[in-house]
Amino acid sequence: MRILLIGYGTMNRITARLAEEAGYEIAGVIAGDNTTAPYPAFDSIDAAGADVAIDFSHPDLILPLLEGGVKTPLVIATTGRKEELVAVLKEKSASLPVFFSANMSYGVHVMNSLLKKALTMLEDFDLEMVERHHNRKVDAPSGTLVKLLDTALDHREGSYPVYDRSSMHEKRRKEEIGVSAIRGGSIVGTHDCIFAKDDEVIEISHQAQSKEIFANGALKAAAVLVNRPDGFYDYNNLFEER
Ligand SMILES: NC(=O)C1=CN([C@@H]2O[C@H](COP(=O)(O)OP(=O)(O)OC[C@H]3O[C@@H](n4cnc5c(N)ncnc54)[C@H](OP(=O)(O)O)[C@@H]3O)[C@@H](O)[C@H]2O)C=CC1
Ligand SMILES: O=C(O)C1=N[C@H](C(=O)O)C[C@H](O)C1
Repeated sequence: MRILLIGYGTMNRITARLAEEAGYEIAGVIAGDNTTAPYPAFDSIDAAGADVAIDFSHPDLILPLLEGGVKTPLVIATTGRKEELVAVLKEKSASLPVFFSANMSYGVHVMNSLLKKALTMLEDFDLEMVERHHNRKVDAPSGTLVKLLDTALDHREGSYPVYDRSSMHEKRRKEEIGVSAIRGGSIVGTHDCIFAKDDEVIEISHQAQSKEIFANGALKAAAVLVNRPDGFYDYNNLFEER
């Protein structure tokens, strides 16, 4: 499998290393002008002639690249501006296979399934969501938390997110879903869904303990995606036979 890397920051450096260890070839990169990537540089996705492109970058890099026609299958991991990005990806998926996940760890997909179940069983519990990441992360809340929040909002009619209580002078309302983002040091990524009512608390938590899980998840998704028909994929349907 020949892979084009979109973005060559922390994540795609790890993807490149793991890809080469697995016997894949890096066809090239699309990154900033000053990139030090030891691979050929391209400025359009199809120019690399790769079997698949893996994107860990920034909306300002990936969105313009998607403006033209694209034929190369895409694995997209970039977070931030989710609605805009997913709308473009869905449009592109009419003529190529596209996999998008705000968290490439399969464990987070399982967490989201557990959250759906908990939401049906814990209707009278208050729900708060907390994510923690390293101090180099540019988007907040994380793409994963946005995904978990969307799940909760779908299940709790009339609920709404509260991102900042600093100007509030009243007690918490039942419909609130509190969202908190913590940034510090080298925390890889932790997501907690906290269900609380009088005298008891249930938490669903996921802790990423290395960045390799995301890169490996993207590589596994890419290896499956290249044999899939055109369409929009996530962890709900990537492994299903059609
Ligand atoms: N779905 C998942 O499982 C995961 C997703 N991510 C997401 O992947 C993305 C990248 O993460 P990470 O590698 O840690 O980030 P880095 O900041 O280390 O790398 C980002 C890359 O995008 C480029 N870039 C950033 N801003 C711009 C811009 N405005 N215009 C053009 N290029 C830009 C950077 O270029 P330069 O270095 O020249 O600035 C770099 O190549 C983030 O959105 C992150 O949230 C991360 C981990 C897991
Ligand atoms: O930027 C990161 O590091 C991560 N970003 C993704 C997100 O925004 O959810 C996934 C993971 O948590 C790491």
